[in-house]
Amino acid sequence: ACQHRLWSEIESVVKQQVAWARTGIGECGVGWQLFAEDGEMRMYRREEEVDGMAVDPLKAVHTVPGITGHEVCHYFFGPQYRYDWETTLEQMTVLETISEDTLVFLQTHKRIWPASQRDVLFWSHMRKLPNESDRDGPDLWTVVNNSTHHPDYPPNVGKCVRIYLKVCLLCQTRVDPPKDGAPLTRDNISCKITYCSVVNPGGWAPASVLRAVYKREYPKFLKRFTAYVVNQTKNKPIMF
Ligand SMILES: CCCc1ccc(-c2ccc(S(=O)(=O)CCO)cc2)cc1[C@H]1C[C@H]1c1ccccn1
Repeated sequence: ACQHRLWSEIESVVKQQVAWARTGIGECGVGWQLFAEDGEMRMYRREEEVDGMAVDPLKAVHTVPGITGHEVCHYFFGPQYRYDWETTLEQMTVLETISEDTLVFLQTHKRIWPASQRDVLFWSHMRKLPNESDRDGPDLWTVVNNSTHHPDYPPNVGKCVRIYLKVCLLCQTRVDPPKDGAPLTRDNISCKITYCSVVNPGGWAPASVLRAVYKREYPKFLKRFTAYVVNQTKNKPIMF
């Protein structure tokens, strides 16, 4: 869908988000703090406010054995799976199918007391990226979610406050072939996942409440989502 109205925005946002996701936390600048750790998962955030609202950028890195980047992006992107792993989701609608790898979603998330309920409208694009560092290594896969507008769903009309987000899930598959030339199994693969997000809560919500929500919800989300992918793929052929 190269001629689609969103195509040029998608191209530039995907390039920008992938470059950001590839930047190691050490080169992301000052002020990043590790706020959650669980096994291989490390979650960092930086406290930032826009118009007095907390819009803390988040960057998480995780390594999960037994799955590929294509599989992680497939289950993250696919609307048919989202209610299975997105615990804060109340309602999800696909407003537009721009192409098989580009959808427009409208989602309402469960209300988090005392903040008012939120909704979010975003395009979601999945893409395979050439592995620049290792030409004959497996490709990278990414899903980028970016807030957008839709004429039929203007913000802040109903009960929900519209939030604005930019999310990038960047996945790099690692293959450690078995010594004896045996066929590849899920024991020989793992996936390095980088999840970046910036969420503007849209309307006023106490920074302390938002930060408590993010601190609780983000680690839960990444753990639950990756466990879901492991469980969905364990008895299926490997999707590279
Ligand atoms: C006041 C802010 C409320 C709020 C708005 C939005 C989101 C949110 C939306 C989308 C995405 S995603 O990565 O694009 C996956 C598709 O759903 C992640 C997070 C989360 C929260 C809050 C509910 C909390 C939360 C935080 C982190 C993960 C899940 N839920």
